[in-house]
Amino acid sequence: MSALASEPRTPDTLLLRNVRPYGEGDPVDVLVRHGVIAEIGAVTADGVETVEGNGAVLLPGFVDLHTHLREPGREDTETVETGSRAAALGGYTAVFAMANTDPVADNAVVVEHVWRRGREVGLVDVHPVGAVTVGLKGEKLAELGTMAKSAANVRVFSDDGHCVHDPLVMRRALEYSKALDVVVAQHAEEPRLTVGAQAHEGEQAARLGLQGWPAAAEESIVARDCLLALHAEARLHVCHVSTTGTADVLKWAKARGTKVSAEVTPHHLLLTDDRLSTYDPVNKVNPPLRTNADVEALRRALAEGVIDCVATDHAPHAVQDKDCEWSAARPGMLGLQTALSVVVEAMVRTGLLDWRGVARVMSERPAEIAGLPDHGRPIEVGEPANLVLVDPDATWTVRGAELASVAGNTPFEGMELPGVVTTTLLRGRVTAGRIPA
Ligand SMILES: NC(=O)N[C@@H](CC(=O)O)C(=O)O
Ligand SMILES: [Zn+2]
Ligand SMILES: [Zn+2]
Repeated sequence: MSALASEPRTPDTLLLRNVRPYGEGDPVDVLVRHGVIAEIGAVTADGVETVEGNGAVLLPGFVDLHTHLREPGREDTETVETGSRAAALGGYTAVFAMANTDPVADNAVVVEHVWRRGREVGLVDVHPVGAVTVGLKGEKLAELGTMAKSAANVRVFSDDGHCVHDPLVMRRALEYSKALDVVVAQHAEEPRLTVGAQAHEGEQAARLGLQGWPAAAEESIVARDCLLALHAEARLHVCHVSTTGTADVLKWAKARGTKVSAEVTPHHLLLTDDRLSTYDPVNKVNPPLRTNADVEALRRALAEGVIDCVATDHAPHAVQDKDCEWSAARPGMLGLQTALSVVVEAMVRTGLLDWRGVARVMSERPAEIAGLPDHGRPIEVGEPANLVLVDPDATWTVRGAELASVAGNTPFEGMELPGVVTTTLLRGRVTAGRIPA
């Protein structure tokens, strides 16, 4: 695939020296020419711009199926530009920008704007997600076909932030999505069960006097949607899975042949509702942080492939929307720059995933689910150079103020996490890390 006209000039040739594809075997050199992997092995190339890998792990660039970039409408919290920078620094080469902007991305004009801004910035491929229903109201289907056929080539539709709760509307959306060969990503939350909900329904919420968000509000919608998708022979993607019961439903649905895929967020793999005792709204998120048993079940489900991939649900919020009383605060947390490190902490250090597994859940599966032909590809000669280098032994301390996002609402503030993204390449061009001399 050729470089876009708006991208800065890419050096024709770049050498990654001493890198370990998938963290396996002895270090090799990888020569990238015209945005494509040209050679792998002991490469002798003089006078070529070189990135010294020092034995770092080389993976396919990450793909995030669930990012909130807040443009248009809340540029005070994130823009396509700042979010793209955060994504590149996090090792991402493609992100899917959710539709709950202002105006909502429920038409060709808005999705084309987001897509064009992404191209202009050029740090990561920004794919707009189209809304399923007009204004995210859950009543009338948006013009899915027009968005799919627009210049933005929308392939994922979601009312994320809201659940498409009317079963008739969801059924129609699945039927249309099948005809268009796109995927509907559902924010699974039965609204009648979460009126006023503030925290996972359980002991902790009871102790803190916060109204509960029951696991069944998620699980009942996932079960219903799996059946709707099965009968419609359509594809369904489940956003931010957060409970043991949802993992069980997915396992059952997949065994029956349902074309369902699912994502889990880094925060649901690492954090529990224990953190709520301080009443710090940085921990407020939808779906809520659950219990330790849920965290363990989610990790297992991801390792086994019952949950297909990790998606950040990167949700920037302004200080005034977070530094307030718990019930008034908006749900959501930053994720793009911390995702890899949290996955290393929760999945690699625990022995649940090796680096091949990380490539699968952060790059290959999300690219397949969204139908991206140039991302999540094998590290082989002739493949596009969408790549990330990770120093597996280094650690870093998270500081919200130092992240590239406009907002700083990270729940990992002050935590020392393993795994540092040192270089990201988009079609052979360095989008994060030191530009080689
Ligand atoms: N996850 C969140 O808590 N918030 C998201 C919406 C969403 O993903 O449901 C947001 O847009 O802020
Ligand atoms: Zn959501
Ligand atoms: Zn979201």
